[in-house]
Amino acid sequence: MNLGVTRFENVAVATAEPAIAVRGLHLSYGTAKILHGIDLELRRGRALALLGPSGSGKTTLLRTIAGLEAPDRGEIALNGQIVANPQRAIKLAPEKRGLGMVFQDYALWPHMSVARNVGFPLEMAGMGRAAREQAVMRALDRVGLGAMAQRRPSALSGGQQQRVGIARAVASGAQTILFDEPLSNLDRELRESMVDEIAQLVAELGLSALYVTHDQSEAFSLAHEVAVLRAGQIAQIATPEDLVAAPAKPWIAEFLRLGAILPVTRGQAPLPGIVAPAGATHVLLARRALSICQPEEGQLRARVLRCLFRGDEFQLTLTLHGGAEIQIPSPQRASPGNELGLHVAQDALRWFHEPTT
Ligand SMILES: Nc1ncnc2c1ncn2[C@@H]1O[C@H](COP(=O)(O)OP(=O)(O)OP(=O)(O)O)[C@@H](O)[C@H]1O
Repeated sequence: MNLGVTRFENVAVATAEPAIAVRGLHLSYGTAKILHGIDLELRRGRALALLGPSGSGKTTLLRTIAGLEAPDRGEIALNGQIVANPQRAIKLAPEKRGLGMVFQDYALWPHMSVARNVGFPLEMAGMGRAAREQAVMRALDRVGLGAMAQRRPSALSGGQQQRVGIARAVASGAQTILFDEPLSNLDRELRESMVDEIAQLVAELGLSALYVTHDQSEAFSLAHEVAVLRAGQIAQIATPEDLVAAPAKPWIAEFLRLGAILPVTRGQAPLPGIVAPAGATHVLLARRALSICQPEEGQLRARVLRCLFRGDEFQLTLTLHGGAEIQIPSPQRASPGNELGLHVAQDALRWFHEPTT
């Protein structure tokens, strides 16, 4: 889909202030510390996903950036303008921050037309009718829905409803959009096609996007970079490829289901013929480091626990000697109980120097 919009990438953008800069952000609810010293940056025209388990503080961070929650300490700057800094008594109201928001399930009002859904926040902000109508039509045209302005949301497909949500977020002229788990209640197949569409739309409209999700495939498909949160702290910010190749902590590898984490005992790697680096406490036996072979040919033996047909391949759940489980794709069906060999690519092993937390 080409929406006829020039891509928002030029020299000025490359040198511009980041769309969002968060520095040393702390937030508590009563005595409960929710965010502890968050630092992150979203460059203009880029997409950053906040990924983390339930309760890690993703939504709270998003809401704090939006101005819906007030931090105890730290600073938030949008395009170089400081919008929150309690030490300096700076607190810009949410509607003055120039951000657009797309909520869970798009949060469209069913009794209003598509145009009214998009225009309602502008009406609330006091924009006059003529200017509003113009802004609404421009936003709907940008997302390719100009012809649907008078329909009710229920007369649109899921993908079109999503585009109405995005039109509403950009109608005020916002170039930075915060997405709060917009796809969390959809089934997997629909979610995958919607993720595709969001990624395309964000790129074509030249938006900067901060995207909250607990679904890693969503984060990986959408974002240039992923920030992994746990217990109110960012444990790692990296591109999806780097996260998979080099997770910073064993728990990140576990959370991303990259493979099996095996302990290194008394300097002995749990893999025959492989010497652990000095001080290593754990090794990630990543799926990408393994290939299936005959039992006598590999460095490891594994027993098939389950075999699921996934349409284009089988997914095997294997138990390794010692009890660790690992899931691995296979072009062939394998029967539960059978023994397989695993060849280990040593250069794809990831060693850790700390206990699993
Ligand atoms: N208004 C509130 N008052 C007190 N505690 C809150 C409030 N809102 C959130 N919390 C707590 O803050 C922590 C972080 O919540 P948050 O919703 O930001 O997590 P999340 O990572 O977005 O989780 P999820 O994926 O389940 O939405 C949780 O422990 C939650 O219980």
